[in-house]
Amino acid sequence: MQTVAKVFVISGPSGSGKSTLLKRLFNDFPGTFGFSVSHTTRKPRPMEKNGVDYHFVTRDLMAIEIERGNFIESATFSGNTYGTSIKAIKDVVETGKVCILDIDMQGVEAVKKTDLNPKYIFIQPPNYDALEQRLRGRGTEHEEAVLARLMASKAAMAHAQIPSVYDRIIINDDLESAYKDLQTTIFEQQKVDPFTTP
Ligand SMILES: Nc1ncnc2c1ncn2[C@@H]1O[C@H](COP(=O)(O)OP(=O)(O)OP(=O)(O)O)[C@@H](O)[C@H]1O
Repeated sequence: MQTVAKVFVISGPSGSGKSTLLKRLFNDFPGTFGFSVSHTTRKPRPMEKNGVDYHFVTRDLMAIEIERGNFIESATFSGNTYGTSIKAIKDVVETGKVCILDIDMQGVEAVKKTDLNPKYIFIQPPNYDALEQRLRGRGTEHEEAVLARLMASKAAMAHAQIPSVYDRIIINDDLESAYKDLQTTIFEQQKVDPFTTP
């Protein structure tokens, strides 16, 4: 099935269901989609392969590349910098796969300054309470992190309401409907010709 773009940006508050929906999409259409390989300044762990798990680079190289504007996002956690380069996204497309970028609103704005020309999709929770319930229900964050995510969700939701930021806003209330909506947004729809269709 043909997709409407070669790159899709998927954004939305933490807990809105991006990973859940994307996992399903990757499973249902094996070999169609790919994530870009991130860069990191941390040392590889045993079994990790350069260019597969991460592009392992030095701090100096990473700093230069970020300075040159070759990254759409980067962040430092416990002394190590991680980031997504524009080239890593193009590499996915060159292998014939459709690149899916799961990024925050700063990343979205950075992508808009590139020549990647993606479609922008926002995954929106049905409401704030449901988001809170899902974040707590997932049980992967401690209280402080849950509160920080809920706080950040307000800015992401406001940003998504600005016209022309996103091509499509998908409300993830019922998972089945949201997943159907995602597929309709991503895949080219067959046009029915009323003159040839019986
Ligand atoms: N439609 C839905 N109805 C109920 N629960 C859902 C729905 N979609 C996702 N969830 C649940 O909500 C939680 C958060 O979903 P998920 O981890 O996919 O969010 P996310 O947007 O990827 O978050 P993060 O940005 O933090 O990775 C998970 O426990 C998931 O099972």
